[in-house]
Amino acid sequence: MKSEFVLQAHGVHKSYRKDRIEVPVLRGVDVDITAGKVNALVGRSGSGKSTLMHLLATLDQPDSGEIYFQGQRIDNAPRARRDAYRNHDIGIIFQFYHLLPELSAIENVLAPMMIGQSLWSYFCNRREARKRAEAMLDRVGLLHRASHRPAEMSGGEMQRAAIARALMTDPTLLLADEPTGNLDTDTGESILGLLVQLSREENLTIVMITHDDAIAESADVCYRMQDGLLETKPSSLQAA
Ligand SMILES: Nc1ncnc2c1ncn2[C@@H]1O[C@H](COP(=O)(O)OP(=O)(O)OP(=O)(O)O)[C@@H](O)[C@H]1O
Repeated sequence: MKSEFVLQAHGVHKSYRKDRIEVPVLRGVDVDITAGKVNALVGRSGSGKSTLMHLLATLDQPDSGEIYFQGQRIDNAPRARRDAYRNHDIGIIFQFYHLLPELSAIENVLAPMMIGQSLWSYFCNRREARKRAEAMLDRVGLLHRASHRPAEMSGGEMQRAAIARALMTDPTLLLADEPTGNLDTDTGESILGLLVQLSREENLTIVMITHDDAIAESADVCYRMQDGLLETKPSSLQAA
């Protein structure tokens, strides 16, 4: 039987060293990310949320502890496996979108196809890739802005483009670091609504990092980061 937890961290420690002083950030974090649900990691600024997200994305490695994706150890997997995990199994969304300014929305959405496979196979499948990119832009309600560059889009539109890009490789898991943090309340709510809808309709697992309790309340499962540890925090949906 498949585990209900798609991503797990056990006893994760992480410190930074600055001017010979060690700054402990994560002090033995345990987390079980539930498959097909919106999982919020909430905590005040500086509590270590982004640090944990970087570890879950294998963008950095823990000092000690273990991270498992679908039951397989990922944090110390060979580099090729970690690259494949980042390029295919997960999609990442950032507060400031991280779109390439020279590229249009559709070219930004196509970018993972050019990184995740050889350029040769990308060009062989160029027509299919473009069709999929159009479908992903349509999925997030942005097809009408396909040819616009980031400077020609609103914040909400840029985040929609970033979500479409993250969906391009059909990931199992979406990691979102403060996805509404740079948006006004209404636009933030529409982006949050889109993420919840994607989770419900595509059975997509979402890990959403936020400092905002109200946003965390939209999640199915909620963890609170405090003093370098994560504790389960009841959310309204969990209680339901
Ligand atoms: N590369 C680094 N070198 C030294 N200290 C770091 C580094 N990155 C983060 N820190 C420190 O680690 C702590 C946690 O940072 P982190 O960015 O993970 O917090 P956060 O909860 O995501 O905060 P925010 O909500 O403000 O983004 C902070 O005290 C920060 O100053």
